[in-house]
Amino acid sequence: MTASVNEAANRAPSQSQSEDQSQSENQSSSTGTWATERTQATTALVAATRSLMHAAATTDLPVDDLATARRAIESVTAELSARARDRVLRIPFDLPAQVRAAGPEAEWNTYALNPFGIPVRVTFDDETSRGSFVPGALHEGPPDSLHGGWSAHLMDCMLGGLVQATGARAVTATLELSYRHRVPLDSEVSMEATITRRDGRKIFAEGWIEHDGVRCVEATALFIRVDGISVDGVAS
Ligand SMILES: CCCCC/C=C\C/C=C\C/C=C\C/C=C\CCCC(=O)SCCNC(=O)CCNC(=O)[C@H](O)C(C)(C)COP(=O)(O)OP(=O)(O)OC[C@H]1O[C@@H](n2cnc3c(N)ncnc32)[C@H](O)[C@@H]1OP(=O)(O)O
Repeated sequence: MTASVNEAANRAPSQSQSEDQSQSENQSSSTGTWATERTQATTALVAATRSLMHAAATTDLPVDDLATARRAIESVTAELSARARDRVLRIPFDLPAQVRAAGPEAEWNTYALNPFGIPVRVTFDDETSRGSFVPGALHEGPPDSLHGGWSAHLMDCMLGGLVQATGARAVTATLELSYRHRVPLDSEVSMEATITRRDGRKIFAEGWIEHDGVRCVEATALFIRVDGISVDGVAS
């Protein structure tokens, strides 16, 4: 796979890019072709839903307009629920590894298929992962600051995604965070993760969230390999 093929197929739109969904290329993996018409369309729907979540939580329209909007949303929800799966669409287990193999320019766009997770564009370089995103109003904890739970989510994804990208089937056993400075909203933060040590089934990793050159959050984690353990719906 080339970086360009991967980038095209794995491109998840940000909130402002939700209309840009002309991609129809398929992405092959050892677990099958995953970037089907359905995953492409779901990616666009999920991006639009994220924008809706932001708009719903921040709108300052008159109260009567809110009831009208709510009815419209309820109508779409009923339409979508008419035929539903139990789970969100899953990415192939080896997608991060494919992106890593495609080189440091290739991007893994996390949470393209699940509006609840924070979407991050992740790149891999050997045993390091890098990513960035702009926390917004939906991620607020302390006033004008990122909620610490979202920081943990981001660090688990950066560190865990890196471990997964190296080909290891592993789960997080411990994740420890130091919140050194608040992470401001509406401004890009960068993240990095690196594998520091391996010891049998154990993989140790560390990472951080940085804003404007200041390391705001530091994380260390232990992952335990679970190779060979069969999990329904997950390639072993
Ligand atoms: C299940 C497979 C899933 C794989 C992932 C698949 C697909 C993912 C696809 C897409 C995902 C998209 C994005 C991915 C991004 C991020 C990834 C997020 C990762 C997570 O978000 S994942 C969820 C949270 N995570 C859990 O849900 C784990 C629950 N838990 C367990 O499943 C067990 O607890 C386990 C397996 C951890 C251990 O159980 P076990 O029985 O296999 O291990 P055992 O007892 O033999 O220990 C062996 C050695 O590890 C040491 N050890 C064990 N646990 C320790 C601990 N907590 N602290 C310190 N040391 C520990 C022992 O002390 C011993 O050390 P020693 O050998 O030196 O004595």
